Amino acid sequence: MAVYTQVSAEALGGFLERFDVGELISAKGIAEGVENSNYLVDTTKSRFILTLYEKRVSADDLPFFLALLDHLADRGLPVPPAVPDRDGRTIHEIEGRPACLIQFLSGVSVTHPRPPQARAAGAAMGKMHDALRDFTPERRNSLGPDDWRPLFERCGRDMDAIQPGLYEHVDKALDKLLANWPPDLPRAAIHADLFPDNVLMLGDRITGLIDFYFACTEVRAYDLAVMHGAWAFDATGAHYDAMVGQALVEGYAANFALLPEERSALPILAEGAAIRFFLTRAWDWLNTPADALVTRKDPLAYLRRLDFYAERGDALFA
Ligand SMILES: Nc1ncnc2c1ncn2[C@@H]1O[C@H](COP(=O)(O)OP(=O)(O)O)[C@@H](O)[C@H]1O
Ligand SMILES: N[C@@H](CCOP(=O)(O)O)C(=O)O
Repeated sequence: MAVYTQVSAEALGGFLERFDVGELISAKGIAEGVENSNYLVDTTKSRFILTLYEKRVSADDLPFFLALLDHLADRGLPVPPAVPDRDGRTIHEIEGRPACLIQFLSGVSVTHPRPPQARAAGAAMGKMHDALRDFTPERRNSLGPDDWRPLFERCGRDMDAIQPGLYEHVDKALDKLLANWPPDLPRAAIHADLFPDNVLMLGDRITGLIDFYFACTEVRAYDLAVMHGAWAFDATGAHYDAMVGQALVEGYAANFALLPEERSALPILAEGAAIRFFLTRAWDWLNTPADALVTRKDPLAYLRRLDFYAERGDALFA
């Protein structure tokens, strides 16, 4: 469960008075997610998500994320913009944390995506990339290739407590990856974390793309590589579903031109995406307090993806 900060009824009531959203009916902490505190808030007028920004989200980056959401919403993408208060302000503070009131979107996230759902999700990313062609604000990827080795070193030899020999294994993989990282693919604003839990669906239809709080300016095809790793494997990372992987890339390419050089770089980009999520999960595994109300995610599930892409990546995206 991810509720890092408890919001009192008094603080929430006072907060909502700034908005024209009706009277508070109820507020419940949301179990899903690991980065921020989220509450489902019902008022006499509507339903909202209250997000308090916690671990890796800097308040300084919120204007970028909210501008991105507005840009996509203006172009008809199913994303949830922040709700402005009576003075037009969207960024607030509650219980000492930066916070936004976000539009609620219907739908559920799938746990075991089927190929038609993966196709729809890939298509949604293609449409999103198309809509972001003229989005000009920039944000450095704080979890990009330049940050992987420093984060790895911060985890240090403690990594071997997760699995013996892990430090050496990842050290070698990082060396290989950074030496082969493609230098000059097209860059753009990307989501950077479009996992199944960040896509809301009803049946095979996409109803929401959420959680843009890792969005950044990065190699555009890296976004598709992140998505491939997140969608086309089971939760353990041990089983790859080729039909899902293929449907995802086809859905994307049907909506946004995937350049030949981007397609041929997908194996190494997918290795990079696997190491990025391995590293944040490993860090969280080693540093989450025992009493935190959050379910830690297994880093080894991303080590298995990393090894899979290193062995078989070249055959996957042809
Ligand atoms: N705009 C929204 N509409 C509906 N549900 C949402 C919305 N934003 C978040 N949620 C729900 O809250 C959960 C956690 O949100 P998320 O942004 O993924 O949190 P975190 O940033 O902590 O990972 C999601 O899995 C979803 O169930
Ligand atoms: N998707 C990441 C963790 C980030 O959590 P999210 O709930 O914000 O997507 C992972 O699985 O490691």
